[in-house]
Amino acid sequence: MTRIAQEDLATSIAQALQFISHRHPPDFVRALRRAHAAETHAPARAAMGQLLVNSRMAALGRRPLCQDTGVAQVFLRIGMGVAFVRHDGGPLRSLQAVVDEAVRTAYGDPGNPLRATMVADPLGARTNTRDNTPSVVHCELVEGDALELLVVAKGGGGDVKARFATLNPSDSVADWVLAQLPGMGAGWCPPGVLGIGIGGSPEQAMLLAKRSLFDAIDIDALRARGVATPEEALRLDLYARSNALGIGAQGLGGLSAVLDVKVRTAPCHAATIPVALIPNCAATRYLHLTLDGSGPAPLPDLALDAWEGIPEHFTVEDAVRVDLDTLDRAEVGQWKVGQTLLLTGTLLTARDAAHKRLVDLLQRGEPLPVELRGRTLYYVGPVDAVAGEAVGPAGPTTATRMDRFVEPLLAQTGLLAMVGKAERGPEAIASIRKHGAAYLAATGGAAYLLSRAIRKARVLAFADLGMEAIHEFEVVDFPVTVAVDAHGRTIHRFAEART
Ligand SMILES: O=C(O)C[C@H](O)C(=O)O
Repeated sequence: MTRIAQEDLATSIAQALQFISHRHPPDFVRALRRAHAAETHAPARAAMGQLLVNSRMAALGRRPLCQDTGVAQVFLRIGMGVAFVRHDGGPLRSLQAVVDEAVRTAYGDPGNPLRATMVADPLGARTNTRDNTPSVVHCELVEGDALELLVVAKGGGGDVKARFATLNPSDSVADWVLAQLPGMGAGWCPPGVLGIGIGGSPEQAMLLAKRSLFDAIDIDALRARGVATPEEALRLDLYARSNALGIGAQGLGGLSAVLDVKVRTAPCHAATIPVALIPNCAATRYLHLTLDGSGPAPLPDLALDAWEGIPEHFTVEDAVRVDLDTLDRAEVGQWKVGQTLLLTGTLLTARDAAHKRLVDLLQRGEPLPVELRGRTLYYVGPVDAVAGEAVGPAGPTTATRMDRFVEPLLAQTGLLAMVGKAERGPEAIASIRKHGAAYLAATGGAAYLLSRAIRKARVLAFADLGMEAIHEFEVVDFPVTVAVDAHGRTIHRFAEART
């Protein structure tokens, strides 16, 4: 019998959440470096260059890789020989309560506060719980005397693109997966890993897909040793065919949207093949730990070998400098799709909840709390600042979710441009063309790097929305790519197919 104190479990989870907030798994960094070195398409190469510099900065600076510090998802495999105890002698708490306590500690750490993203009520008010609880806890009872822990911080952009289907036994799983990819667009922040769960019951297939994402990237080793199982054959087939679609890093085109394909299977009913697909984004964050009763699980060694040689700063050649404070429609009209801009001046921010409020005010004919005429709006929900920062990591959120608000904002406020990540849908592109506006893409997952370009920040409106409040940022040389120009030309190849 192994006695494991619930306090040690909570400490292990809190330490793991802090650690993964700023540490890519080394195998992910190595795979990204290989993809970057092989990439020939300039915009995708530049995006991966930013992701690598960001990864190094985050690891050294111990600040989050991505402003979306994720939903805490904790998988416990508890040996049947484990007995929970408490150091404080108090009554045992539920595992949900123990994990939530760990999340509260980790996300509220004053040295490296993480962003509270969870909303309490998925329908209605969607009130932010302010401490990122509740967590998502999965528990299995297994043979043995140890407790195996998998701690994950999963960003919204990947999980929101999850797909599920019940196929006929004669259908091709590979064809189904490939058919999903164009419609998933770039909101899942490629390059990343595809997790595929096949078999079991519907909910089991989703869990298989999710669990598959947290094994080290080994597609090159698999290719070198050759396939031995149908699962391995499917991995190699999907890896080659998904990258051949040309989605590329951040959906900008190119060779590498997918760094690995993981597959897990389970027996299923003779009448069907449940199949689930879940992508993991460029902010891949997870850690496997084991508790054996001797105290909190030790964290992995802190060596930075995988980051060695990655430059300290990201430099852009041939960028056009833009003064946001004097910007006008004529200047916006000259920008060309694919051009890199360095923005200096005032950016206003708004994402999902603030957009809803702004457009509700417009519909009621009421004044807005901020002047948007001549302004550029950044879709972002930043992490809180620590000493010495104007703002914490502040990368773009998925612009596609704001598509429905583009027409009213452009038509009724005089807004000039928007900054976000991923493709725009046809409706938004048509509005951008109609109003001679533009949509600029920042690199999703390069949040710490981008926040270094933000020199001042203050909340202007909707403070009750927490990270979703409207902020004013003073930026210097903030790097973006023109993704939709004033003529409605788009850089994203799958803008029409997205769902
Ligand atoms: O919530 C965010 O900041 C980003 C989100 O993860 C997204 O990918 O759209």
